[in-house]
Amino acid sequence: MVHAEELTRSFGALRALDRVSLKVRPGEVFGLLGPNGAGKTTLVRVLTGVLRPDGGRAWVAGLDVARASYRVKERIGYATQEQSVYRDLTVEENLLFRASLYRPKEAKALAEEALVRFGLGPYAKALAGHLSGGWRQRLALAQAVVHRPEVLFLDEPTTGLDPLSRRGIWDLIHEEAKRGAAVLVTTHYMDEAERCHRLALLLGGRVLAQGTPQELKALARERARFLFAQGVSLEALRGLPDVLEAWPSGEGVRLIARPSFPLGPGFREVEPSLEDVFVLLAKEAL
Ligand SMILES: Nc1ncnc2c1ncn2[C@@H]1O[C@H](COP(=O)(O)OP(=O)(O)OP(=O)(O)O)[C@@H](O)[C@H]1O
Repeated sequence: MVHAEELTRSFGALRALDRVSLKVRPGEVFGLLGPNGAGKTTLVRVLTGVLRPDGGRAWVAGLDVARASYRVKERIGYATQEQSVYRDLTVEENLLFRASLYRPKEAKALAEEALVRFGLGPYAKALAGHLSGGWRQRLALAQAVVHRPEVLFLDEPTTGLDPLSRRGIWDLIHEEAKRGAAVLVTTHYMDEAERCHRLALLLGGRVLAQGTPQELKALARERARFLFAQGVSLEALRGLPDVLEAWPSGEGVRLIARPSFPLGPGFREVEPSLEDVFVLLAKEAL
C-alpha cells in the first residue's frame, strides 16, 4: 500500500507539493485528479523514489521511500506515458527486459503471461515504435506489471487515446486492482476520475479534498447548488452575486450557485459532476 504523510517539495520558490497526505490500500484504484501543473507527476516521482521530498515521509509497499528507494523499485510498477516503452525493441523484448530486471529467473514465463493477459500476443514480434498509441499504452501498462508488483503508479495512462482505447486501459487497471495491487493513477480527465474507488483533488500542490466520487459530490452539495436553467440569460446570471460559475449547456445554462440562491421558475437542481466539484473547490481555494 501507499502512505504519504505531509509530503512537501519545492522547485526554487515554487511549491510543487504542499503537505500532501494520502493512503492507497491494496485492491484500490486511487485517482490523483488535477490540471496541468497541479503537482501530480511530482507526487508520483517522490513516491517512486525518483525525487526526494523536502519534508514529510512516505511508505510504499511497507518500505520508507527515502531510505530504501532501490528496494521500493522492485515492489512497484511505474508507467509514465510512452517513455516507459523502448520503441526500438519488440513488444516481447520490452516485457522480457523489464521482467528480468526484477525477477530474472522467472522472466520468460512472466513475459509470456503478460503477453496473453494484455492481448499482446499477435504483436509479440512487432517493434514497440510501430504500434498504434492505444497498443503502445497497453504495452506500457503490461511492462509496468510484468513482475507482479504490489503497488502500481500510472502517470496519465490514457492521454491522447480515443474513448474505446481508454476504456480498454481502464478495464486492465481494474483487473490489476482485483489482483490485489494498490493502484495510484493520475489523470486530468474528469470522466476517468469517476472510475476510481477514491480520489484526491490536487491544485497548486495542495489536496483540496479526497474521498469516493460520491463523497466528494455530497461534500460539494453541502456547499453549493448545482443547477440547470432554461429561458434565462447567461450574462444576467453571471452578473448575480450568488452565482459562482455559469456556462452554456445544450438548450440552457448550467450554473453553480451559493446555497442561498433561490430556485425560481425555469431552474432545476442537477447532480454535480466531478468537474463541477473541482470547479467549486478550486474557486473556494483561490
Ligand atoms: N524539475 C523541475 N524543476 C522545476 N520545476 C518543476 C520541475 N518539475 C516540476 N516542476 C514544476 O512543478 C509544478 C508541478 O508540476 P507537475 O509536473 O508535478 O504537475 P502535473 O500535475 O503533473 O502537471 P501535468 O498534468 O502537466 O503533467 C509545475 O509548476 C512545474 O512547472
